[in-house]
Amino acid sequence: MSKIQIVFYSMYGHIHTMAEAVADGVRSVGGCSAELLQVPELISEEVLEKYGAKAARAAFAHIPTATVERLAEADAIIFGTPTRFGNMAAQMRNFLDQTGKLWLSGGLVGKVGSVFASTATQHGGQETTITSFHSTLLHHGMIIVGVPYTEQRLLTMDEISGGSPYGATTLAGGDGSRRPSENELAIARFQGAHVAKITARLTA
Ligand SMILES: Cc1cc2nc3c(=O)[nH]c(=O)nc-3n(C[C@H](O)[C@H](O)[C@H](O)COP(=O)(O)O)c2cc1C
Repeated sequence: MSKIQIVFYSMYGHIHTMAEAVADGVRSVGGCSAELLQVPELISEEVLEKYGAKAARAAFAHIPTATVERLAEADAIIFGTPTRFGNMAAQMRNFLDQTGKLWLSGGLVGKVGSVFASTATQHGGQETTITSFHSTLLHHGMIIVGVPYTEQRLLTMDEISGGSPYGATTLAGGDGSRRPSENELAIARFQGAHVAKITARLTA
């Protein structure tokens, strides 16, 4: 059984929805398990309330907290983060910055790593968020997997859609009211299944 962790941060729920789709994709591949985990929040309850994120976060409060120790149990880790100024969110950065000991022991070397993301706007940094995230995964010796163009939904032109060869993405809209579209969720499921198939081959 290949164990795949989906480690995410989400403030308003878009990345959580994408993470569930990624997990569905993983589970569609025989012999692969998916576990959703969220990195710890750094923002106070008071500020979350002020920014209207408290209710959204309550919807996935049941998802267990990721721990650095448990990362090494996974055969593959698929990370999800909203964009912050074209980079990963600080909550994710903070979590990864606690992996020094794991890095030193080579605990993630040879494991599959993959990233999906969310932005408010179409050109707000989805690709920079994912590719800059890849640097950390490469330092850990992970094998990076994206979304190849055999996933034809990447070519969609008849609607506004996220999705890139670097990883699945969604567009939240300036006020966060847009939810992940069916095309974006399908690409997220593809990414989960693609990572699972490659991981199963590597761990056979
Ligand atoms: C401090 C901050 C910085 C942000 N920076 C960007 C950005 O550079 N580009 C962009 O399109 N959206 C940006 N956003 C919007 C978030 O990426 C958006 O709220 C997020 O993708 C929604 O995902 P979530 O519901 O999982 O939190 C920013 C939001 C915040 C709070």
